[in-house]
Amino acid sequence: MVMMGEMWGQLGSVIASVMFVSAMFQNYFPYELSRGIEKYCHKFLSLFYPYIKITFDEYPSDGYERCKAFAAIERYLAANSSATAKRLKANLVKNSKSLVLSMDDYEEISEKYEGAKLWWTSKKFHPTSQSISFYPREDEKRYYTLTFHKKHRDVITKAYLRHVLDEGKAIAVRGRQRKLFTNNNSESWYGYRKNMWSHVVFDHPATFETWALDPKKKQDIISDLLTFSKAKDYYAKVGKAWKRGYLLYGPPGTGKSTMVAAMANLLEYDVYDLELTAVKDNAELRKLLIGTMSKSIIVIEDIDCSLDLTGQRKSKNEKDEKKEVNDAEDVKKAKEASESKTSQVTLSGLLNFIDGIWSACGGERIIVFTTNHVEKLDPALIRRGRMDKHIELSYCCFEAFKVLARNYLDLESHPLFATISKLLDETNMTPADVAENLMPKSAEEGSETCLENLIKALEAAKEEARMKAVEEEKLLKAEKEDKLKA
Ligand SMILES: Nc1ncnc2c1ncn2[C@@H]1O[C@H](COP(=O)(O)OP(=O)(O)OP(=O)(O)O)[C@@H](O)[C@H]1O
Ligand SMILES: [Mg+2]
Repeated sequence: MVMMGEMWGQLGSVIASVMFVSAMFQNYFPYELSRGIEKYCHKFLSLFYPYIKITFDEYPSDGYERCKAFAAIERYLAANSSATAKRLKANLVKNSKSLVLSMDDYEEISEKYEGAKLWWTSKKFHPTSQSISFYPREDEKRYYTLTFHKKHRDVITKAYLRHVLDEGKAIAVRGRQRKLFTNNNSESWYGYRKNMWSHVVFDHPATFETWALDPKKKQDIISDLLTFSKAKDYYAKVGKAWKRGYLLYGPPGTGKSTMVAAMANLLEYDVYDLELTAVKDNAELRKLLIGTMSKSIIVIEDIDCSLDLTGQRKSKNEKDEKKEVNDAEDVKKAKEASESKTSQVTLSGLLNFIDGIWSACGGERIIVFTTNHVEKLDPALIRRGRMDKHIELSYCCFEAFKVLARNYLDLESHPLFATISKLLDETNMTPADVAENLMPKSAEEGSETCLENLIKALEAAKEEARMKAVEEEKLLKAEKEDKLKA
């Protein structure tokens, strides 16, 4: 029995070698001849040969998209072949920091899985078409073949292939470069859907460790995010699309955008920064949503300034109030919004985007709105279920300051901390301003000077607030006197 097995094994490898050589020589012999040899070998083999062969093409005959199974096998073999294959290809990936070795073309490796021996071979062929292409490798078709004894059919086709595909997918997730996308104007949406979004490598250094916030609040946010990312089965059980909405609100410079970056880094998600004013209408908005991938955060910044989403629901007085934007930051944002193209995205379009029937496509997605004025948003837009978690980011507290002091000055404690704690209780300063004051302005500035700078800035802010309050009181008093006189 063993002898028979060996004989078949030897015959198998002889014939496999003939096929391998024919594949090698197809670059030199006419294509018809080499394919002919292979065809007759196959016929001959099928009479006696107890081995099964499965082919995985890089591109399926009926599609343009690269086959996902091929890509997963490629990654699996790259990770598992470098110890056994004799000829390897080297590739630089991930910002050219790491070298990845993978099986070279026409190389063969063998592997054992639950007692079953199997062989992987990587091959390629060039179709005879003489067409001229601008893409140098476009006509090259690569494929992998998997060979194993027919007695292992079940274990290979059921368990082993599942294992290879899962492992290939996991390697992709571990090694992928995350991306930051922004939506293109619809005039450039020609051809394939890839033109809807442009991307750069997402490389933001913000993390929850460096993000300054009250530790209890921070821990609550982290566990909410981690619970969400592991809750696929739970969402399926309760019949909800696997997505979660976050509303981040608070004054400018309190860390809303920084928090989005920290969220993406924690969950290893991509970020889609959706510029609503560049979206023409609701249909475009839906297409953009379908064009996003899972494991991503879709963020709409300054939602109150993006569009007049509240128009139909608000009374005229409220609209007039809305126009009275006296905060310098608001004036800038409102101006930017009005300068951009007029968009016909409506509130109902946006509501559908968040939790309409299409929102379930893809799964594992977080939608984040940021705003400086939560009170201006339509309640329908931010009700629970749409924006599940409302997080207020406010002025810097002492706990948040300690995180910043650790980040910027490597300080855990200092005698000046007590003064700073008192001043932070008495006045409002954003984490952005605190961080700016803590940054050394020259190489000579030590941590004590930076803390003193912060104290000066806090005292100045306190004095400014006091003066403002006095002014307001004066105005009120004058108004009252005017009324009395009238
Ligand atoms: N909580 C924080 N922890 C650490 N750094 C912060 C924090 N808040 C702000 N910063 C720093 O201040 C800068 C501005 O913060 P960020 O852009 O996140 O504010 P924002 O709330 O999004 O402001 P806006 O409302 O104007 O968009 C960032 O570069 C960041 O380094
Ligand atoms: Mg921001």
